[in-house]
Amino acid sequence: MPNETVLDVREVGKSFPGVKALSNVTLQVRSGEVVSIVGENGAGKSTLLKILSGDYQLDEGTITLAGKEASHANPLEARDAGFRLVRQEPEIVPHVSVMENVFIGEYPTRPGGRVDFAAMRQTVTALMDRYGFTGMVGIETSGRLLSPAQMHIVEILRALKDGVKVVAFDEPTSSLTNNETEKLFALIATLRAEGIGIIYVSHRLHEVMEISDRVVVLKDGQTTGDLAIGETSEDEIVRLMVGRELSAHGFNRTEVTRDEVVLEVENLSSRWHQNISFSIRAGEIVGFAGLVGAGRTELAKVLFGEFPRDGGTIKIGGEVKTIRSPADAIKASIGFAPENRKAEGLILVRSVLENASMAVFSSLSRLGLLRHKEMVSAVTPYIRQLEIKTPSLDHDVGKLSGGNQQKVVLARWLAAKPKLLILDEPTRAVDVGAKAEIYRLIDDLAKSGMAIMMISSEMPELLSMSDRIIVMHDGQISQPIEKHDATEEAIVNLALGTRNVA
Ligand SMILES: Nc1ncnc2c1ncn2[C@@H]1O[C@H](COP(=O)(O)OP(=O)(O)OP(=O)(O)O)[C@@H](O)[C@H]1O
Repeated sequence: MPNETVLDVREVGKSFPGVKALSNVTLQVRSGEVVSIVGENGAGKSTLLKILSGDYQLDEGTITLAGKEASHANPLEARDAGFRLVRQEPEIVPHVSVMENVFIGEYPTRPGGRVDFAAMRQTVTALMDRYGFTGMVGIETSGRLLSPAQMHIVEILRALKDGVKVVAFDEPTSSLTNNETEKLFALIATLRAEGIGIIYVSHRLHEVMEISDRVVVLKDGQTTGDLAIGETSEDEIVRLMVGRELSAHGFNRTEVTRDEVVLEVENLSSRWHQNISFSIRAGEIVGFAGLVGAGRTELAKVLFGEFPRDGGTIKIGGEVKTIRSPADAIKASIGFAPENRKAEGLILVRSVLENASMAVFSSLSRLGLLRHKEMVSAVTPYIRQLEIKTPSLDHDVGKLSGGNQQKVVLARWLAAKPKLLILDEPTRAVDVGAKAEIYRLIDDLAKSGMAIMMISSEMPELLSMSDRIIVMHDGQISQPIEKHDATEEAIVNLALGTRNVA
């Protein structure tokens, strides 16, 4: 049972130039309590976490941690006081081992100053044992060999290493499989039992309902709800987040039948794939299911010319295309919205307008020659429809919230209207309101004749949006499953390899 308040946030305010990111935010976390923070893209969740972690300074209000004033001046102070943030994209040093990564910047030393590797090994082994990570990652494994889930484990071990009082998880499950998510929930249960206060930030409301004691809703930088989980519902949370009724589940696509094949892949092979053949017709959405690491993102990147192809052909509209680079792919009328949009899709120091127009006008160097007006009219409808929160079109993309950055990359490809659009996790990190809007936009694009390849790890999204589903396992693909034959069970079995893929 939760007991004393371990974190007390009172009337916190924070402004950036032209943006009031937080205003009057108040919330408490008791020891042994899981408090989720939810809110639309740009609501202020990350800003709050960054104030708690000492990355940002607050402008107004107070924070008390374990009874002590804690408006942390820097990340080290926050750490010493017992606040830990498990980041979504952990920084991992590639050329050192897991145990060194856990201790990075604070290696234990022996008298005389030499690094005490034995102490490090002992601590990390004990932590893995205590929190159920034994066997999931080798402590001597080099940082560069870690999967996203293993990087996440390193980040968690860093947080739990010593003296933790409150730990905050920022969208922890977005790159985890179902099985890994269950393990994370078991870990959170252990931390709860140890009396640690837990903050959980997620757009996945079913997870929030499953693991929280309380949920705090932020809207436009203000707290609009603080509810005990047993006394609320997903619908109520959504209403407080977006300020209107919204059906959070499912999307009914309009059926379209077309014959014209847009994409034809024949016997494609690469470092990650063997002999892959499939096609996508105009107006069709083909969902790609599979576990993290099955080779789906790599397939998208091979098709888009980012990763090399060893053999096979790619045809668009019946013509064989030579695709050796993204520029070739764009010329062949292929668009690609990557999963990791922040790192791969955007030029952070350029404006929202430039980033969103980039594919319409095919090269950034030509943008200077274009009239501002043309760019604005090409992208504005999508910026509106996706409800991208930005003070202006000329605002640097790097200053938007994570979810809004993701939407800018989507807007770019929606505006460019390629013949084939490849979407990798199109609704990752996007809030529930925008999610429904993105489904509607994808449906509209398909209706207009675009062929869509949609990689997704969200089963409801795959099942409701796809006309056919292809499951990848270990670099190979299954026969496409028609919409009316697709079941969650069949997909999971193929993805796990418990049924034969080929
Ligand atoms: N470094 C910054 N400079 C300027 N404005 C910023 C900065 N960081 C955040 N903001 C602004 O503060 C507001 C809140 O952003 P924040 O990143 O906290 O939202 P969020 O709730 O985490 O959103 P998401 O779900 O999209 O991650 C947004 O309007 C954003 O544009």
